[in-house]
Amino acid sequence: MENVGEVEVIIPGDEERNAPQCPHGPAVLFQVKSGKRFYACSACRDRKYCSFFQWESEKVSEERLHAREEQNRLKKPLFTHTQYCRRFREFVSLPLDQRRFCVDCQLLLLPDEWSAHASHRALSDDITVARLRRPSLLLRALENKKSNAQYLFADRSCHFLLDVLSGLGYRKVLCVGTPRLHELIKIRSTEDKTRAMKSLLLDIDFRYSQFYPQDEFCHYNMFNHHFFDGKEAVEVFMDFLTERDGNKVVMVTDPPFGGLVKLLGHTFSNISHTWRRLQGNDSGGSQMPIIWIFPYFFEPRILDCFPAFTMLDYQVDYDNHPLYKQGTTGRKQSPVRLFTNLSPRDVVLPEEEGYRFCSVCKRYVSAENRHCDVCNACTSKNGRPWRHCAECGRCVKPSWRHCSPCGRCVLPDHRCGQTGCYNCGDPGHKHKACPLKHKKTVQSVKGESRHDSNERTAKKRKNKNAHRNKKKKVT
Ligand SMILES: C[S@@+](CC[C@H](N)C(=O)[O-])C[C@H]1O[C@@H](n2cnc3c(N)ncnc32)[C@H](O)[C@@H]1O
Ligand SMILES: [Zn+2]
Ligand SMILES: [Zn+2]
Ligand SMILES: [Zn+2]
Ligand SMILES: [Zn+2]
Ligand SMILES: [Zn+2]
Ligand SMILES: [Zn+2]
Repeated sequence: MENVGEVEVIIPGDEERNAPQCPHGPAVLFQVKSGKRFYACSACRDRKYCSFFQWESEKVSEERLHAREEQNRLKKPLFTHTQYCRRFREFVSLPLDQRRFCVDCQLLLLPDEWSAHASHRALSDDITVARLRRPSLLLRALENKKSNAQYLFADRSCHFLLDVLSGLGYRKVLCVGTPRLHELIKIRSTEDKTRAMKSLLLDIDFRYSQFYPQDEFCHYNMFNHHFFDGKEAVEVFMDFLTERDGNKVVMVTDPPFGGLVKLLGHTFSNISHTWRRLQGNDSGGSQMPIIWIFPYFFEPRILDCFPAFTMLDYQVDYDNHPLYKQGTTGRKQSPVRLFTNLSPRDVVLPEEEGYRFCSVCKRYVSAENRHCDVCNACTSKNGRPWRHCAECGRCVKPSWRHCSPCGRCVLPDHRCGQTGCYNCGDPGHKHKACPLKHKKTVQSVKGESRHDSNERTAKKRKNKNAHRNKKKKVT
């Protein structure tokens, strides 16, 4: 398992859904280069957080199955969602001076539980109803980098998203991994009842069950489309997706950036299919409106899953991200963008932040994203002005220079001629001789850094585009 190198995800057909279960629901089938297959956790890429592993062909003893079931049981939340709701009602009926939140256990405490948490850090001042409406401020943001870093939207980005969606007439938002957006929708809807929107949050962070009733939150895993509370939760989800009285639904998702795109794509198409089925004849074969928030260098992978999506230039800001937050020294540019099947011209980006409309591309673009007449597009991906390279036949980052020996634009200080194959990274051959060249891209699971492999895939696609452009010019 440790030295598996590149590994491919196998998406099961509906008929073969008998994967073993880890605490995060059905495990995912992966395939090693040699063809051998194994099951591993869908949600945690780090074995430290979920060590589930089983070869596909492995016979698991009764004893191990029991131990596994016991493990799964132990990992369950302390209370059921129904119990959490009852506790919440009791909590808000308490006078202010009896409201306590255990910081260590991340739990709203009832008075008869105080003694059991006596040695824990507690928060006891002013847990008002207003504060309870903002659980994302009360809860500690999860920090597990590989699978569950909880980067919360800055107000600027959150309000922007909501203004766009409400302006486009959406009345229901399916929030997949966007607790702060969910929270803001609810707050806004109590403040302005005329433009009220509904929201359903699907998130793996069950701490939110303490604050929201069953029709507003489902404990959910977006990597295997698993509802932890079974049939009841699925019904809530289906009911939410059903549009009645012209109340249109849109989905907004901001998955952890380390997640496997292929699995996410599979889940989101699944949700979209369910939506279409539920609208019956009314959907007219249309797609469920989706906004998928993810870094720009994942564009090729997202377009592989959803070719009709467009990446918009809007830079999403986070409150608690060390790199992407707007700071006093000026904002480091966030690499996070919106990928969507909404019509790009309808998503008006704020002029006061410098975005402008490109009438050729028919979308709003960053201030410095110039329209390239040769590519016939606003080509910058990172918000900085890109430069057209005639030899490559495409626009490139401004810091890159064309290198003749390498036959492409590269960073000036690259190890010329020694970089090997930029398709697979092997120093022993050039990309033209790459044995993996025609193989479908795999997103590695272990071994190399995710970012490196993303960059490489992005390069591959850019190269493909360059070829296409060259061909165009010839004909
Ligand atoms: C990058 S954060 C996005 C938060 C969002 N920016 C906000 O402010 O509302 C990722 C979110 O996805 C959730 N998440 C992580 N892994 C998940 C999984 N496997 N299934 C469902 N949700 C998950 C996290 O709990 C977190 O809320
Ligand atoms: Zn797991
Ligand atoms: Zn405690
Ligand atoms: Zn343009
Ligand atoms: Zn160009
Ligand atoms: Zn070049
Ligand atoms: Zn070179």
